[in-house]
Amino acid sequence: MLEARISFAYGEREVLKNVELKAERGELLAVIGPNGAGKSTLLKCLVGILRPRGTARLDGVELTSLRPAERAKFITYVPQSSLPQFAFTVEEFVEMGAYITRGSVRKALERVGLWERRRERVTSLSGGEFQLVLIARALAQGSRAILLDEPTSHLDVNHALMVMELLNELKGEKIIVAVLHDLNLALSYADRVLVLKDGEKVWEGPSRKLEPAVIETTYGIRARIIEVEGKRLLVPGLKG
Ligand SMILES: Nc1ncnc2c1ncn2[C@@H]1O[C@H](COP(=O)(O)OP(=O)(O)OP(=O)(O)O)[C@@H](O)[C@H]1O
Repeated sequence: MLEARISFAYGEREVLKNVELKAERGELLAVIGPNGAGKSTLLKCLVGILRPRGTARLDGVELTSLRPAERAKFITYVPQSSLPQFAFTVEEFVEMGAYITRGSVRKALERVGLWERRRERVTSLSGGEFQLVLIARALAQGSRAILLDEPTSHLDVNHALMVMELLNELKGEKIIVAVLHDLNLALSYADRVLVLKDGEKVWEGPSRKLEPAVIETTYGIRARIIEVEGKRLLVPGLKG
């Protein structure tokens, strides 16, 4: 289990205020909230890119006290996808993660369906394919938890669903936390949702219990949730 209660300030500016997070294996936790709510900062604190105040424990081990190399065995971060800068091959790129063995690279690339394309340059991949390579690199590391920052933001609906299905499979083995902007993906795939606004947790619970009122106050919109074929879907509308 990943359990955290953290605060963080950029200089004088407090951007996470005693935010509590719990994520268990077998559950996909989505972190949602408006731009600037602190979602990326929260992931960066958990993974040790930023140094928060408070505690963050994974299976009882205090992450904030581990050195970065040690922490990488526990938790991996998949950043918001930006296009690759250097023309490594797919295989080389995945190998660049920490604690990687050749066997784990192959397994991870097979899992995302890119092993056959391992000799291609990452610079020649589409945004969606590169996102899958980033996920493969995290998988190859073999850590207990993977935190993903907007893993579907550049993807078409087909690739977005592929990534969400992959996360859905992985959640049985690893703790998976994903920042999602697409609220319908969060409603369909997340087991639990953590809603952040202005650096504070405003709601947390099972996604099936997320009410439109929470979305309305968090995002300042009108929201309805309808059910289609057993799935809850958000229908947003502007106020006024
Ligand atoms: N390096 C930085 N220095 C100073 N302030 C920062 C820095 N990075 C982020 N912030 C501020 O911290 C707040 C939270 O930013 P963060 O990126 O965590 O939000 P977010 O919820 O991930 O937003 P988005 O949905 O737009 O990606 C914002 O107000 C942002 O301006």
